[in-house]
Amino acid sequence: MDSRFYIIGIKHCGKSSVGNLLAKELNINFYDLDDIIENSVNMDVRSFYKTYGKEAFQKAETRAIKYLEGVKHGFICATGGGICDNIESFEILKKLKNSIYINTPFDTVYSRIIKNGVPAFLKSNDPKNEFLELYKSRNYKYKSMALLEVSGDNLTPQEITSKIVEQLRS
Ligand SMILES: Nc1ncnc2c1ncn2[C@@H]1O[C@H](COP(=O)(O)OP(=O)(O)OP(=O)(O)O)[C@@H](O)[C@H]1O
Ligand SMILES: O=C(O)C1=C[C@@H](O)[C@@H](O)[C@H](O)C1
Ligand SMILES: [Mg+2]
Repeated sequence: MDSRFYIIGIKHCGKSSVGNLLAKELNINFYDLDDIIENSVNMDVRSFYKTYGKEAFQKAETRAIKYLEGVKHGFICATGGGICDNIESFEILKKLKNSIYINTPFDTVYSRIIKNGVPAFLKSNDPKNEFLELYKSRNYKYKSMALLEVSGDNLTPQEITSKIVEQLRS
């Protein structure tokens, strides 16, 4: 089994929670793409996105993906929710065919997100509808780049992790 997997899915679907558990289960390293970006730009991603905009953020994101291509050992990497809208990163991950999509219902993720305030990438005065449009358009992009898809509906991170391991081993 090639143990280099990217966890994809909309913001707060559970990528980091599941990614950490999956890495432990497979005994490999865990990376968070947003953390790699933060280290490279010396700023938290939210502030970087707000200050420099989408294009600069996506360039930094692709640099982080390319950095991981050079890593020789196995790993699990939780990506940012916007990776599917970054054409260059999307093409790289699509070719690698090792992305795992956590598909969590809209209402569940929206209520998790809004607890911490409106994220930087939602700009309108109707963030719920703006996020719904984003959710719908991203859903099919994640599906098109995924090696496998698991539902995150009403399951704990450990249950989702077990389902992924089961599918990877089948
Ligand atoms: N399966 C789950 N059941 C209940 N709560 C969850 C589940 N997965 C994640 N959460 C909660 O949702 C929030 C976001 O989780 P997490 O950071 O794992 O998501 P993420 O997809 O990595 O988010 P981001 O896109 O912002 O990096 C956290 O508060 C976490 O505890
Ligand atoms: O969903 C998104 O567009 C994003 C999610 C975050 O994790 C960051 O990667 C960034 O703020 C973009
Ligand atoms: Mg995360």
